[in-house]
Amino acid sequence: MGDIILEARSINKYFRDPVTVKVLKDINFIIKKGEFVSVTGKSGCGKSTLLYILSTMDTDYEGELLIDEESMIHRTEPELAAVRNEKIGFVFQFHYLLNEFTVLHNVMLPALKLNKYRHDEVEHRALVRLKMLGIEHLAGKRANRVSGGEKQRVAIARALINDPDIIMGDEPTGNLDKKNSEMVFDIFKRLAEEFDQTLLIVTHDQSFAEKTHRVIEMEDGKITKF
Ligand SMILES: Nc1ncnc2c1ncn2[C@@H]1O[C@H](COP(=O)(O)OP(=O)(O)OP(=O)(O)O)[C@@H](O)[C@H]1O
Repeated sequence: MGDIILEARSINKYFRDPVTVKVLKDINFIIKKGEFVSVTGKSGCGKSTLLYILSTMDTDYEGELLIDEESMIHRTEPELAAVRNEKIGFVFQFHYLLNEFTVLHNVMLPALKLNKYRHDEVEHRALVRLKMLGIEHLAGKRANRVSGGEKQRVAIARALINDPDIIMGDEPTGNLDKKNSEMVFDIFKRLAEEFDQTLLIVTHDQSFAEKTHRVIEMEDGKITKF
């Protein structure tokens, strides 16, 4: 074993608004280290709801979630926040960068929060990641002064700053044109193949999904293909 990064065990989720609706139905799967996995399915099938649970942000569900072989059950919110900051890198459809801060500072923030590295080490780590993504020259620019595709690369650098066990993406190419979508896909692929980075990406972009290593298909709250 030792190489299972994420495991969902019999996860069920209900929304009670105003009647009870079961939106996730017996979700079971494993993600191994280095896998590049996409989750696809029609609008409303439960992808975002599932990602919210897998990222530990929603704790109101039945079943069990394990990250790095540790159960997330019975954890306090500060404990879960620490797991998120240390073990999970997030890339969303909208980048959520702090516009008034520089690109470099935005990338540094999750590492400053972690309180594990000296300030100069954090800066070095951020610059290494910006360089890896080909945007080192943007380090000193304010985040609102860079293009949409560049912003998403900054968001990826930020997601990588704490060497996460897994990167989770919620429609990370949803707001980009074709060229930038392909660029983001190529970055993810390189992270998986060259750096053994584990990635779990929710997308309704079929051309993106079919190029990942494995596709998890959802239909009406259930996994139909693993
Ligand atoms: N807070 C909520 N209360 C009640 N029902 C909800 C709530 N959030 C989502 N739902 C319902 O749960 C189901 C799954 O929604 P979810 O957003 O997970 O789907 P999705 O596959 O991510 O869709 P999309 O691709 O459009 O983002 C949908 O039927 C949705 O209407």
